[in-house]
Amino acid sequence: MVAVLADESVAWAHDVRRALADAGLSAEPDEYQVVVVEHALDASPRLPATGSEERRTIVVAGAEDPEPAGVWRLLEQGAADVLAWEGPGTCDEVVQRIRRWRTIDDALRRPTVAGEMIGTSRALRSALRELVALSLYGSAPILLVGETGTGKELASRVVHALSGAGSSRPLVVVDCTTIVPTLSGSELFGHERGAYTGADRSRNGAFAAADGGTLFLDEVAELPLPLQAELLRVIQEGVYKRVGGDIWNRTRFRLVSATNRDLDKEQRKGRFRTDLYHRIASSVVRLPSLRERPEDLETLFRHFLAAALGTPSPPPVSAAVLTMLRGREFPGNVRELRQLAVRIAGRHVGGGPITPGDVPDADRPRTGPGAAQPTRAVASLELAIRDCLSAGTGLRELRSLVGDLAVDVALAEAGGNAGPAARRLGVSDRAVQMRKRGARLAPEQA
Ligand SMILES: Nc1ncnc2c1ncn2[C@@H]1O[C@H](COP(=O)(O)OP(=O)(O)OP(=O)(O)O)[C@@H](O)[C@H]1O
Repeated sequence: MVAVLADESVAWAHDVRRALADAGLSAEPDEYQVVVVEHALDASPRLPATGSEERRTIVVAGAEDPEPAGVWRLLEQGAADVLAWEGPGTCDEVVQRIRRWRTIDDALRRPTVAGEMIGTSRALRSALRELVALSLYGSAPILLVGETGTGKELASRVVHALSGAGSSRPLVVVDCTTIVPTLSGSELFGHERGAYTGADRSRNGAFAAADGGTLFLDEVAELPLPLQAELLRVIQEGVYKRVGGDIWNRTRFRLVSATNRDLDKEQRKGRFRTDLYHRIASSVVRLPSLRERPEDLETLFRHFLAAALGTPSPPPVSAAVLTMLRGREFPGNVRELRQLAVRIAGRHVGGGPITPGDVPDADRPRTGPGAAQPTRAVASLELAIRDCLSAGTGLRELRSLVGDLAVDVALAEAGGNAGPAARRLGVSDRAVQMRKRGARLAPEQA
């Protein structure tokens, strides 16, 4: 399970080996390795190649004060930690770290994790490892960030399953976009009878329901500002009052929040409280987009196909369909891929392979001259526009920004010559020359 790599001359390397053997972590090079270095490192040490991206390495340097530049360099190369040899006590530290990694890796293989969050890419596994470590060790709030459809809600279930709470305790999901400000957060706090028109009986809210378990606040950036202050109190003091009530109630839950917005920007715009941000974001885990883990695409697609067809193993998928998937953008990430798989499964007939004919018309790639580019370009543009709109950029500003950018790009591609750039853009030479001099285009010119 653990290999110790050391030069024969390092006398104390056998202490490390013995400690690992005593702890039942035998010396087979496998998932983890310990690299023992006789000296205090130099400024640019090299981590030995492991042959496996997944293998984790601890370096033990033979001096109480390893060269700091060397330490950072090793971490940069993928070492999980660098320890200074301070005598036999260091062996315990190595053993403890490896035991913890084993616990985390065992948890990663549990059906509640591996069976739910499909994918073996490095990007996903590294996010999951972080998530599992936070779930198992500690109870602080976790903030999940990532684009829409990357599995944030799924990840909240992983946290719940692994946190002390377990399956016998409640997991309460609140979509903050559905909170009605006029009800003063009754969804969260509950209310007393008569608290507002229509409240004909008292009711518990999410804070009470999640007591002893996990509260997942989806789209937390959408929480109305007055409720953000209230939430802060609940997190800090564990007490809340029902809407229309006078009694303080106690609650304790693990808080997991999620957002696909940039909370730094939301704070700057005054739409999200900084004090609340610091409370909910003590640990942040970012779920990677599908673009960042293309190696998971096929596995996920097959998984969703099997689920949609109700078969334990999915049918083979033809090369043309796989190529189509790889060439396509998925701004909606895994959710969009799953929906596509469901549409394809719905058209599939018989038990043979999935063929291009199973792909609905609207999902087929366009093959005419230059047809693929505009679709991709428009998808990227749409993402950029979404960002601009959420940053408060209006249509007028957007039009001139896009116009200016187009002129800059056309000019660069025409080697700075206004004439050809203008012809390509379909505008007058003068408009391009003005832009060259730094003027912004009027929206109608753009
Ligand atoms: N790694 C994964 N393995 C299997 N299914 C996944 C994975 N990631 C996401 N999904 C599926 O994709 C869909 C969207 O996931 P989820 O709702 O968790 O995303 P989200 O990030 O919370 O999205 P949003 O920000 O829009 O709320 C769900 O059907 C979920 O089961």
